[in-house]
Amino acid sequence: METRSIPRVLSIAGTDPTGGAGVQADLKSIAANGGYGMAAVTALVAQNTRGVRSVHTPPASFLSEQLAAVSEDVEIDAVKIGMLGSADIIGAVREWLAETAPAVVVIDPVMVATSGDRLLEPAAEESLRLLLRHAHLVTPNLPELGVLLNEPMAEDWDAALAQGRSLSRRYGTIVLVKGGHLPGGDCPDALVDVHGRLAEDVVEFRSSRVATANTHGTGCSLSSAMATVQARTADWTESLKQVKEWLFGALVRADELEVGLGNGPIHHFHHHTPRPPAAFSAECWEDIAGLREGIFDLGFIRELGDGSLPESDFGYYLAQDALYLSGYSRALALASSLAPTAGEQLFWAKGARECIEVEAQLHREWLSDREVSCGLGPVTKQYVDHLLATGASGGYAELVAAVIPCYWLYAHVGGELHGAYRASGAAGHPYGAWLETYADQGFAEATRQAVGIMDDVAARSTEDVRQRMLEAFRESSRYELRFFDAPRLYAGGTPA
Ligand SMILES: Nc1ncnc2c1ncn2[C@@H]1O[C@H](COP(=O)(O)OP(=O)(O)OP(=O)(O)O)[C@@H](O)[C@H]1O
Ligand SMILES: Cc1ncc(CO)c(N)n1
Repeated sequence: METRSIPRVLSIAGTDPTGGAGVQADLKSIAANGGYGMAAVTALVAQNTRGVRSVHTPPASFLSEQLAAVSEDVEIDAVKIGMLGSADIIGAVREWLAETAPAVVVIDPVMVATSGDRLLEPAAEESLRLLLRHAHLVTPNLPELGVLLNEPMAEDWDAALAQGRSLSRRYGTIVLVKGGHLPGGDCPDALVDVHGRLAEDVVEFRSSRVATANTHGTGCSLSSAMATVQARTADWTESLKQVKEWLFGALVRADELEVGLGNGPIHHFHHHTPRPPAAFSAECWEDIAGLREGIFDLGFIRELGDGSLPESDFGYYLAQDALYLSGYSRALALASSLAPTAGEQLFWAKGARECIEVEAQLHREWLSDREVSCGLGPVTKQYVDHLLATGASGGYAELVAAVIPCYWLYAHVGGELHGAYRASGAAGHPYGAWLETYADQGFAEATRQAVGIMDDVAARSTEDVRQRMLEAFRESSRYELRFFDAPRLYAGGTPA
C-alpha cells in the first residue's frame, strides 16, 4: 500500500454541534493525528454532551452528491465511516465505496450514542452488516459487536475477543475490539484478524482506565485517528499503538476543556496546548491506576489493615524498610547534588536526612525487640539499584520521577489504611501503633512538595525526557508493589 505523510482523510458521518462526536470530532482527530480532514454529512443531529434531541436526515441522493463532489476532485487516502442512520444512506455509501474503492476504509458501526440514544434505525442493521464487507477495519464497541453478530453482549474480555474473531471470519475484515465498556482498571483494545494479515490473530494494547466522565466521542475519535495513521504507516499494529497513546493523553486532559454539563469531549489537541502545572503528575498517577489497585489487592496490605498479618511478615517488612531507607536516602542525596536550584537542592537534602532519622527510629522502636533476619532482600536490593542507576545514567529529571512513588504511594496507601483503621474502632489491633504513624501531616506535606517539584521539572523538560520520566515513575511504582508483596515471598527465609 502507498503511504502518504499528510493523508487526505474523508469522514462520512453525522454531526454533533457541541463538537465532541461525529464529523466535528473526526475533523479534529484527523488533524490532531497529522492528516487533512474532509467530511460528507449523513445526518444532522441536534445533540449535546447530555444526549440526542432529534435527527434530520437529508435525502440519500444528496449524500451521494456530496461524496461525488469530493471524490471527483480530491484523491482520498482513507475513509472513516460513522453514523449512517438509515438503510437508504447505507445504500448510498455502499454504492460510492464500490465505485471508488478507497485504500483505507474504517467503519465505526455507530448504533447507539454514549448517552444511550439510538443513532441507527433497527431496520437498517442488516444493511450495515452487509456494508462491513467493504471495510478494512471495523471498530465496534461491545454492545455493537454483539448486535452485529446477533448475539448477547460479551461480558468479559475473552468473550469479546471470541466475538471479534467471529466478526472477522464472517465479513473478512480486521476488527478492533474495544474494552471501554468493560468494568475494571484497564482499557484493553485489540486488533483481531483470522485471515493472517497481522503478526498474530490477536494484537492487544492495554492502557489504564482514565478516571473521567468526559468520554463523549471517544469511538468517533479513535476510528478517524486509525484511518489517518494507517494511511501514513500502512501498518495496523503500529497505527493502534500510536493512536492509543494519543487517545490516552486526550482522555487524561479531557477535564481541562470544561465543555458541557454531561459527558464532555476529549482533548484532541492536548499535545498542542501548554500543560497545566499538575498535568504530568496527573498523567503518572493515571498511568499506575492498575498498579494502585494491585497494591490494595495484596494479601499483605489487606492483612496489615485488618490485623491478621503474621508477625513474621510484619517484622520482615520493617527490617527491609529500614534497609531500603538507607539506600533511598542516598538516592535523595544524589537528587540534591544534581538539583538545578537551591530550593530543590535543600528539599532533597532534607529528605535524605529524614530517611536516616526514620531508619534509626525504626531500629530503636520497632526492630530492637524483634527477631528478624537483617539481610538485604532481593526486592529491596533491586529497588535501590533501580533508583541509583536511574540517577547515574538518566540525570536529574528521571531520578526525580523515580523517587516520587515512594513518597506518593506510601502516603496514599498509609492514608487509606489509617482511615480504615480509625473507622473500625481500632481496639486490640496488633499493628495499631504502626498505622497511627501513617497519619503524619509532615509527610503528607513533603509528598505534595515532592510531586510539585516533579511537575516543575516535567514542565521545563522535552517530551522525550518526560516520556523517560514516566517510565522511571512506572518502574518505581512496580517496585513499591513488589516491596509490599515481598514478605509473602521471602519472609520464610526462602532464598531469592
Ligand atoms: N476511561 C477511559 N480510559 C482510557 N481509555 C478509554 C476510556 N474510555 C474509553 N477508552 C478507550 O476509548 C476507545 C473507545 O472505546 P469505547 O469502547 O468506549 O468506544 P465507544 O463506545 O464506541 O465510544 P463512544 O463513547 O464514542 O460511544 C477505546 O480505545 C477505549 O479503550
Ligand atoms: C453524529 C454522532 N456519531 C456518533 C456518535 C457516538 O458517540 C454520536 N454521539 N454522534
